[in-house]
Amino acid sequence: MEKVHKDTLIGVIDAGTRTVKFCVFRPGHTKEIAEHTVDIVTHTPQEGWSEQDPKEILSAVRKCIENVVQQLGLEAINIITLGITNQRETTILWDKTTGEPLYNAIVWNDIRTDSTVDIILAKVPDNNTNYFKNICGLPISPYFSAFKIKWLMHFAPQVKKAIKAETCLFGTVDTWILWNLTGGAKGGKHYTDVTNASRTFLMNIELLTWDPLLLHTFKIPANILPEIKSSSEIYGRVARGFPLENVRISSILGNQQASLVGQRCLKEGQAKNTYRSGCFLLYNTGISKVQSTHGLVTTVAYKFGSKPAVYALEGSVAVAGAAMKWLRDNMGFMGDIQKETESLAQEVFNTGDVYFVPAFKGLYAPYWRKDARGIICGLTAFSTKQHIIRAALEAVCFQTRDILEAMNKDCGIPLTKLHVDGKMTVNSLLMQLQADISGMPVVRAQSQDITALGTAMAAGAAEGIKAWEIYSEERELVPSDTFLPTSTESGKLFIF
Ligand SMILES: Nc1ncnc2c1ncn2[C@@H]1O[C@H](COP(=O)(O)OP(=O)(O)O)[C@@H](O)[C@H]1O
Ligand SMILES: O=P(O)(O)OC[C@H](O)CO
Repeated sequence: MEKVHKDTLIGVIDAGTRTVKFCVFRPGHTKEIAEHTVDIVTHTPQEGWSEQDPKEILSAVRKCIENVVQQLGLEAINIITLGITNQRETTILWDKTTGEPLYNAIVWNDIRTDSTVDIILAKVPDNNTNYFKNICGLPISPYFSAFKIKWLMHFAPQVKKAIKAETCLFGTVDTWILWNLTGGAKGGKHYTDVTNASRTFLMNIELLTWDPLLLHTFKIPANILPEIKSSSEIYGRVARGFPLENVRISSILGNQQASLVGQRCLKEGQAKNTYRSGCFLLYNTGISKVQSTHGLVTTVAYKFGSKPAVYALEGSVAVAGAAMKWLRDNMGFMGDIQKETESLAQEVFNTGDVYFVPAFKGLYAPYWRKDARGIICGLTAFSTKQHIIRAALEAVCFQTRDILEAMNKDCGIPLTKLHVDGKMTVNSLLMQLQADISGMPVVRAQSQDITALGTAMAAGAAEGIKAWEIYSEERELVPSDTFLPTSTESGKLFIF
């Protein structure tokens, strides 16, 4: 029996790479009833660097909540619980006595830690990128938080000082928000959840605890690390001074895991792909961990309270929608990505054999080449910006296909359809190209906010709200439309 009132509402803080958003769901419904979004500035002080101001993230959270509370008026009182979902791996260090960040947040796709990666690689036999994979599920790559912490410990004197004084705390964006929302320097909860912890390179993927060997390898002191909790439990309450004071916080999920939950891919063998700045394909492997031998990452998909952790294989692509942004901002090929990308790409029948590899910051899965860089090839005197835009869309699909092939090899049971979500999926041409290039039906979620929905479901579960049947293995219907593979003019139909 549900122990909650029928008017109960659940709020979700979605702190993504580009935006922070707060939205509110009615249990059992897939569409949010109110939302507000604020853009976050990303600074690039040097080529390849990518930083954000942790305080700007916090003030965006505050602004978004205030705005939504205002929109809801008296109804806001029905928000009984909050969930947090976030860009993963992004690293923040702060001083626990002052609450001040010790450096800007180093964003997940920052590649300044190249040399840190080389230092770690030099310590392992044969410079084996996969040396620690059995422990943490991840290959050695600048992507993951431990390399960013190590860089900060080496290059930021204020970090060194705070570590020596034992006042330094580390957190991914979820932890930074939770600590501040629950009181900050005055008793804030220093927790993270298993999904975020599984992206740091410091968590033992089997035991779900910080791993002593990894901590030793990076020389990271354990006292800066948050306590690892499940993804769905009551962590604390919003402290005085924040809107929604006293409301409980009951779920934390990395944003890619949150969309797996929101898509109801809760059964072994189900997978989803989220297309945003990057592109992240997660395949639910149930309570067993599959160690990829084909370049994928083993990650925690979710852990609801005391139930066993569920694992996923993940294929991460660093640049998907970000390539459109590059074509707009650096090439001037369009003014408005949402309005123009699809129509410009539709103006040509194919790419005219132009290929675009947008490896601006190296390549993630399945190649893990930090030294790779972007290339556009096949240009002729007839090539136009339309061909290049179309090639950029195809590049997203080819990268996804590489990951699907790796997943099929690792799991042995080929996927028969791909559930997709994320802002880029409004582009129907992209969806059709994906179906053609991967040779399987692409099922597009109609809700814009699957990530927030998954987080609301996990928060609801912690509160005993069963409206979404999160524990059911049956995949309830997420409203969707389907793109079937067709033989395209350029003959690009691939079947595994
Ligand atoms: N219609 C479209 N066609 C292709 N790409 C799009 C379209 N609309 C948005 N995008 C791309 O999708 C991405 C949207 O990212 P967003 O959801 O804001 O998340 P993130 O936090 O990952 O940046 C942007 O990189 C943008 O370039
Ligand atoms: O906010 P997004 O969509 O760019 O998500 C980023 C991922 O969590 C990085 O691993």
